[in-house]
Amino acid sequence: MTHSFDYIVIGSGPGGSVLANRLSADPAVSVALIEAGPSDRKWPVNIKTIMPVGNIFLIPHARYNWQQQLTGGDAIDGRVIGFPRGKLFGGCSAINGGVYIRGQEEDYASWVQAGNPGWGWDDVLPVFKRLENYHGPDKSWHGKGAELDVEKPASFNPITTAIIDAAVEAGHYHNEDFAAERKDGFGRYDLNQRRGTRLSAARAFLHPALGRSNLSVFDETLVRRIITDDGRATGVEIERAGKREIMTARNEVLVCAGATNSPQLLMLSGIGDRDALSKVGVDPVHHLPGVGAHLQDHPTVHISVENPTGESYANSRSALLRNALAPFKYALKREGMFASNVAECGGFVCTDGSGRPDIQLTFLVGLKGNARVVPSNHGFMALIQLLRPNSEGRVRLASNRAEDKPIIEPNFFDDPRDMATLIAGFREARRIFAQPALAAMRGKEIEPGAEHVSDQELDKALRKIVNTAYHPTGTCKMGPASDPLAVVDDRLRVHGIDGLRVVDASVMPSIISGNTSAPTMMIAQRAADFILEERKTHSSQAAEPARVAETELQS
Ligand SMILES: Cc1cc2nc3c(=O)[nH]c(=O)nc-3n(C[C@H](O)[C@H](O)[C@H](O)COP(=O)(O)OP(=O)(O)OC[C@H]3O[C@@H](n4cnc5c(N)ncnc54)[C@H](O)[C@@H]3O)c2cc1C
Repeated sequence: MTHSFDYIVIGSGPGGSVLANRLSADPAVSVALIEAGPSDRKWPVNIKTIMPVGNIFLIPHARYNWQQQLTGGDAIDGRVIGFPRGKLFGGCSAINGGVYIRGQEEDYASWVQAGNPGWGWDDVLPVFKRLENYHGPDKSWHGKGAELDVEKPASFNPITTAIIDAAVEAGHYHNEDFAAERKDGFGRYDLNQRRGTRLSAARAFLHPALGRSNLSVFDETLVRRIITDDGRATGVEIERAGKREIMTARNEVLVCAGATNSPQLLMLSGIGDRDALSKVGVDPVHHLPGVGAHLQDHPTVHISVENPTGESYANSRSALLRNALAPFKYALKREGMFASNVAECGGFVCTDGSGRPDIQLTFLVGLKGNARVVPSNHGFMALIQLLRPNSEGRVRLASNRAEDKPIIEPNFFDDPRDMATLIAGFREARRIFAQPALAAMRGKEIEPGAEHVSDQELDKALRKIVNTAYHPTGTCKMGPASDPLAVVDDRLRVHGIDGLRVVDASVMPSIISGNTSAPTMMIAQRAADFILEERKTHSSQAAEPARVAETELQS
């Protein structure tokens, strides 16, 4: 086995898959991609990752899920919240909802304002398009022909149609394309799918590159730490089948381990807050207090109602025949329950009068409970997601051992403005559910319960059910060296360490107003552009003195 590569990419999620594809497109560049989890091409993972609904069969298993936890403290009644993180080819994109959202222009403007030139909307829009194969009408803001298919599923649950009608009855705009200029309103989500099959980042970007001889992929291989020498990342220590080995990087180590594992890995390697590292027995290599700080997610509460007419997805007696036919419907036509991501529609609302949406409502055509079992009762729900929280959390090391899970404190509701916005969003969801279009399908409110009406009652009730939207970001945030919490610069290079970049959701300077997978792929495409550009500059600079020497010899 070769142990030396030009680039070592850690993690095969949206960040790592795009990066590995783009870097290895040049046959002269050797790339190693290291993934702690298994390949998604092996039975039975290949089947589970094909179906949009397949994540419910993967999330319960520690083999495919890091099974991390959020520990919330008093603000959320001391609860421990399960925090699934994909551990297989595709990372979280192999277990996620597949919803394709890019965020708002203002999100990227705020990245620039935070000291990151080159990340404004006009810079990132062409990059989103370069990754996309949009299955809809030609539009100047969509791309066609690239690897990432973006399409609407072939069929929808009737509740989805009724919810959109109800939102329109409540006065909202019917929006069928959230990538268009108008971001508010409600409609069916575009998904990362290809003719009804789930398109994780691995299926879109990694699989097509697997045959390249300059790309070496190591699955079921844990990176334990990044090795640095005199301020430069030189390689990684890996563990594979119980054996520890060293792999060296001639050019760069690229950390794409996700917003909880990337800071964990940097800290295990001595890069982080000096005092905090010393406390857990890690020798500090480089003091960078922002590592693990500035954690942002979209705190999410919900409203669920009964569905007495039984259209929702459930394992009930009345749905017996429909459920029995579901596998055949999926196999033959890519339709029905197995073709559903359950989160079929949603939208964005503004609660503060500014016109800029600050809440996302995602509707589920089933009751979300334990991921291991399909619910037996009929019902549907709205997830109310706060798009730009003011509270910030943190990822910390529990110990100096790579196998120990990091401590993740989301700090939800640390800032009281967050609860106020969520309550406003919650009331809007309740108002939509009360519209005539849903009258026949809607039963009693299950959670939090119709008796919770006042601000005070809702505040108390929502703390008991607040959850994650699974969108952690910001823990290795991008920013200038003058920002004490910045971890990477605007080309994603770790401040103070050469040959090391972070390329995943953790670099977002502030969380974007929507789902985070597509923006992470955009970030990785940009990182690949930076790396290849710098490579070109370096090789032409290296060639320059040689030419001078040749000229001198001839004369
Ligand atoms: C249940 C769920 C639903 C979601 N729904 C949506 C949605 O509908 N739409 C959307 O846009 N986003 C959604 N997201 C969020 C989205 O999937 C993530 O934002 C995105 O996957 C982040 O990509 P990443 O590359 O930063 O990290 P990840 O996807 O987390 O990938 C990191 C990879 O690195 C590997 N890794 C970590 N540590 C190591 C190590 N030490 N050694 C080797 N390998 C390592 C991991 O196993 C993993 O494969 C969802 C997420 C979850 C969990």
